[in-house]
Amino acid sequence: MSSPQIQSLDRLILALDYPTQSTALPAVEALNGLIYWVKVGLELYLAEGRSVVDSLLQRKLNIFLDLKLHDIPNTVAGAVRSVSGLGVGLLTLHASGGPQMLEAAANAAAKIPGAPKLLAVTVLTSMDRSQLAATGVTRTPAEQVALLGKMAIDAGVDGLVCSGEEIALLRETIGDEPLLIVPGIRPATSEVGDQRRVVTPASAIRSGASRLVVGRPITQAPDPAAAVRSILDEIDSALPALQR
Ligand SMILES: O=c1ccn([C@@H]2O[C@H](COP(=O)(O)O)[C@@H](O)[C@H]2O)c(=O)[nH]1
Repeated sequence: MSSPQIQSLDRLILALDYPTQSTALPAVEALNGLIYWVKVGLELYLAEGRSVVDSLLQRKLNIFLDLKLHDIPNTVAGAVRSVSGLGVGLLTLHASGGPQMLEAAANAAAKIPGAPKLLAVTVLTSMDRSQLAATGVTRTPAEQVALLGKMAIDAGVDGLVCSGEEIALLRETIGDEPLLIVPGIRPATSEVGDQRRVVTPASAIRSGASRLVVGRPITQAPDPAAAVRSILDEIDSALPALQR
């Protein structure tokens, strides 16, 4: 295996789905030099709050805070202001909160130097057509992602969270600039688990993903460092030659 290239390191986000700092930090330390970005989600943030963010920043990691905000516009704008002092690079909110909520969040972030980039979650990668129908949405996941994605970008967010299946479709409508952050990534040999719309790392990169979010295929692998190296190699080989 070759040594990881900076371009592929910047394309991978490790999902730190752990219950405590004392379990998450050793996992990160074991991958020292192989990971530039980590994602702190609800499980870890609700348990540890700002302290885990500070610990990860001390280790010179870039942080994606995946709080998936979803509330009335005034409340979400306030939450964006509260998060803006933390030093995280990316923050999520649900596109289904609607254009007014997204605009209020984008306006709040625009007024704060160093605020995180805002990513609207379109349709969770754990949802397939029948799960979506159970919520009253009769469109296919791809149609719903296209609708919510365009609406969210028009409302002023910096990017979207989508599955690998919708990247090409979204790039056709929103262009190359917005960030497309893609969870539901499964290397060919990994278990799918609760995810429904999954693609391999290479497929997501070739379709135009900005960054990939990977959790269990790394954290539950028998050798997490080897799993990361293999994903980085796959990313590297899928990147256009000029970006390697
Ligand atoms: O649509 C979404 C939005 C967020 N996620 C998050 O990504 C990781 C994926 O973890 P895996 O273990 O690789 O499945 C997880 O933290 C989710 O909360 C998502 O999966 N889908």
